[in-house]
Amino acid sequence: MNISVLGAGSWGTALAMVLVGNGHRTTLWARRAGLVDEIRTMGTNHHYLPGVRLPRELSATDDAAEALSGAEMVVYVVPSASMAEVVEATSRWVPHEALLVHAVKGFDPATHRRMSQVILAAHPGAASRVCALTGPSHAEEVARGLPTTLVAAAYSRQTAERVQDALMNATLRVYTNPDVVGAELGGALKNIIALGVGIADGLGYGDNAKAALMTRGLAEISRLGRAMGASPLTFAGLSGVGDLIVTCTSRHSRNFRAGRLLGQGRPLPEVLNEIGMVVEGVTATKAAVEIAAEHGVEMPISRAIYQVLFEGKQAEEAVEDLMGRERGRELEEVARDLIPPDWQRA
Ligand SMILES: NC(=O)C1=CN([C@@H]2O[C@H](COP(=O)(O)OP(=O)(O)OC[C@H]3O[C@@H](n4cnc5c(N)ncnc54)[C@H](O)[C@@H]3O)[C@@H](O)[C@H]2O)C=CC1
Ligand SMILES: O=C(CO)COP(=O)(O)O
Repeated sequence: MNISVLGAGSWGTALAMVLVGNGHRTTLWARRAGLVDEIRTMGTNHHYLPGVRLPRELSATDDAAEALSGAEMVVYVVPSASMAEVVEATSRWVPHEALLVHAVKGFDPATHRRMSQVILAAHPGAASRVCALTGPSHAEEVARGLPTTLVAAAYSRQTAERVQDALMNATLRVYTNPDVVGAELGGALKNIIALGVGIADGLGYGDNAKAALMTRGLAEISRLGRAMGASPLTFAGLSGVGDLIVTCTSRHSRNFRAGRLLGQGRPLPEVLNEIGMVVEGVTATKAAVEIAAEHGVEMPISRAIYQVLFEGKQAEEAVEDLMGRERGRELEEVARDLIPPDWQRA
């Protein structure tokens, strides 16, 4: 297959390596000519994937028209805040029948659109060719061929299976899923919880607090997901709890690391500068709080992280507030019919 990967950060580069390794003619588009030079002459992408050697067969260009010429599959891998700009700026060069895959975890900050919706806004009528590629997958490990699983979520089974075929190999196992909304929400919202788990770590809290944040975080992700039409079961899968686990526990996670620095008392601009790559949870927190309000859904953990990030609230105080909330009922909020009659409230 001819494949064009748009975005040469850590994940775009790692995915391009997989596609080349699977025998596809793959072109990686980078915005900066300097990075294209480095990839062509040195065979590295030092800033985003230090210590990794790129395959010789990988083509790189800073010319989007050239990258997209003859593409049968386009893979968008830029930060969510840049997606609308990149999708719109490149749309005229995208061949008519190309599959439109994205591997981006976030929302458009201005419109709150999910990433497949951003693609469809520039490519109306292409819903059957759109696919969200998501799941627990740090680029640093995929680039080294360590065993990984992904999810290809698409409205069309054929599209999901074509993406699955393009990526599957001995160390990368791809599952299909028809629930595009759930898969996209799981990927975007877990970054917020990873920030929270990082903050807890930076504050010196223990493993109990982290487990609580992950579990109750998944509960609020699922609550919003259901209100937005996702299947609750998707959140129990790789793009839900799977990605939540890896992002909240991996040393590679930019969101977890950013959270830890925040928990240690460092200001947000300094933290983002130190990480030096996209920290999607920051923009996702803002979007999620606004989307939750639009749907009338409670997301107390995301709201607390919002207050720490954007309203100057001390992290300890945010934790005290979370612990002091009204008493909760774990099962009742998920399914009332699981509750014995003598537990039911009037
Ligand atoms: N790094 C990882 O392990 C994984 C990342 N992702 C997702 O992939 C998406 C991209 O993340 P990374 O590659 O990790 O980010 P990164 O920070 O490593 O790289 C982002 C790349 O996008 C480029 N970029 C930014 N704005 C652009 C624009 N307007 N036009 C063209 N290029 C632009 C940057 O120059 C950089 O090369 C994010 O949504 C992230 O959540 C998903 C799974 C794994
Ligand atoms: O989505 C990811 C892993 O699946 C990457 O997470 P970070 O952006 O926190 O590094």
